[in-house]
Amino acid sequence: MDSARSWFHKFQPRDKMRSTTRRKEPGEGGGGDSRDDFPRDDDEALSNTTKQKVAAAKQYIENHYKEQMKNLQERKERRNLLERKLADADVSEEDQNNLLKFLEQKETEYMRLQRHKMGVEDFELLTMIGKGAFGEVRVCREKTTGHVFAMKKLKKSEMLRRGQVEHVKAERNLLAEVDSNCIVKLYCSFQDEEFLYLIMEYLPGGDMMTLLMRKDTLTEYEAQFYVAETVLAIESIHRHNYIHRDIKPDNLLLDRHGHLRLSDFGLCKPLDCSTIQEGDFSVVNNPNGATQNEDRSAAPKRTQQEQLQHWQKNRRTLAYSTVGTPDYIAPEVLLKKGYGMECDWWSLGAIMYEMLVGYPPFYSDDPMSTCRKIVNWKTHLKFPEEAKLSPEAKDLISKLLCNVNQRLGTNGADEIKEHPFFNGVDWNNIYHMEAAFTPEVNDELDTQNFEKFEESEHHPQTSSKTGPWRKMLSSKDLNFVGYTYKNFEIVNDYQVPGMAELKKKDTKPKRPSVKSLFEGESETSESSETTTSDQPPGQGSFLNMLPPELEVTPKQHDAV
Ligand SMILES: Nc1ncnc2c1ncn2[C@@H]1O[C@H](COP(=O)(O)OP(=O)(O)OP(=O)(O)O)[C@@H](O)[C@H]1O
Repeated sequence: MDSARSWFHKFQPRDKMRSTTRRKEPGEGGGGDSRDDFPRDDDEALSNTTKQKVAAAKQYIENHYKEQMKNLQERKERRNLLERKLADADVSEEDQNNLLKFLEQKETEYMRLQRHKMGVEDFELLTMIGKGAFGEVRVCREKTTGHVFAMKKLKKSEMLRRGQVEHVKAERNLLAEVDSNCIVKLYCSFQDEEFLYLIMEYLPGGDMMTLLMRKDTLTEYEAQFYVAETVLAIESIHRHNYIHRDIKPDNLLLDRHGHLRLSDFGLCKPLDCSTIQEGDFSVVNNPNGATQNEDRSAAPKRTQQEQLQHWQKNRRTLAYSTVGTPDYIAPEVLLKKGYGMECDWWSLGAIMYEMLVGYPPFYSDDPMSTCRKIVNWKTHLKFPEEAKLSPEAKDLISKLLCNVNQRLGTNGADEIKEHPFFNGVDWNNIYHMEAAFTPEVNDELDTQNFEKFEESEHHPQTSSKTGPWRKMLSSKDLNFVGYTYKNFEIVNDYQVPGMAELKKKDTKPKRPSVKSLFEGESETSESSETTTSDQPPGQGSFLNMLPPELEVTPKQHDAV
């Protein structure tokens, strides 16, 4: 707290500090600085950089205290929750005390971690598994604990250059706020002079883009499973009032059991349509028909197989290009007409089409033609005969790829869930069931489900220990104040002092009763898929603090 204050003081511009000093009353002794006697217009005296620094300092301090309050509140809630559960449980007093003690130890460790300034030096950087317009994603290992994570690294200057600062903040906020099995879990975020870092759970099953490239098309059963899990993921971000805008197969990741999680929030790269001329979209005002512009986007007639091969040849290039692919973006987003959550349901329709047909519905050789086809979707949405889609699949896709006001999902995700395409889906348990496809994963560092990336020349690791406490903030940093974050669940069970003893201890758990504590009424599946020992620490919320003997299946929040 004191250091925060002194830091703020350091950044108070001299003139500003003077203006906050109490003015002497007439006759008050002590002589003093004659300049104090002259009213000054502080705003005039302050340069823009100084104002920016003051604003950043203010935000930093506000965040700091807000964070402290939030931490205290959450700590209280965690304690209350456990006490309530234990009170209702059939657990011996000794077990109860052990669990409460364990929670306190974990809390202490979390507080210690909060003070520790995390940096890239804390991780051993391993295989690169993703490359985006702004940086890269790598598998990494935390040096002290040996735990494996995925590290996403984003170049600050690039974010600034492309006006992505707000998006990157939104991504960090969403990941920190939304606790759901359908969303990739964020453990912490930090920054150094050059980069922003997100430390996430590593999902070794690969992404949907890679799966689709390897399998060409999915069966309707497989598509039903992935589309259903995507519905739950979209629903959970919408519940938190976020819109993704850029859902595409590259952002649908698979865990080691094949369950799907949504990632990459905020770094949306809607294609810049400013280069498309006004008339290109004239069909919007002319719902009946084709315009002369459409001739330009007309691709040579290809069979489904030819189109698929063409798409696959171009897919990766499109994915790694600086603008990305517009194939899944809703027309209202492209047209910058104002859009709402419905745009994510459009993307779902485009992804579902690709799963079943092999390429996205508006694919064209060049992205601008794709944009034109999307905004003129009425004339371009076609289902190739060869793809043999069921009437239910066609109907659902048509109800997602349509005008906003007719689009399924506009009145909430339930209207999508009720569609006959999903007949037989157990929405409450889908994340606990066997996935449609189980990826091959041999060990925690296995990256076989990802593409191989060429390593560019070695860049020395930048020091992250140059945060606001040590160094004057550059204007680059000012834009990213408040980016740093640590999730309670990053605390590793095995770091907790005394945990080993606790584990060795024969607590003679009455397992079903303890399980029922956390699972509600039903005492289901002993062999939980989601609590295997090779998971990152904390997976499945604070329940992970339980010693293995008492391990329980994490409650599925959003899908229930
Ligand atoms: N937590 C993770 N676990 C496993 N793989 C991941 C993870 N996060 C990202 N990836 C891999 O890295 C790729 C790129 O990640 P992401 O889309 O988040 O990066 P990006 O720089 O924002 O890319 P884009 O250009 O799509 O915006 C993903 O498609 C996926 O293959």
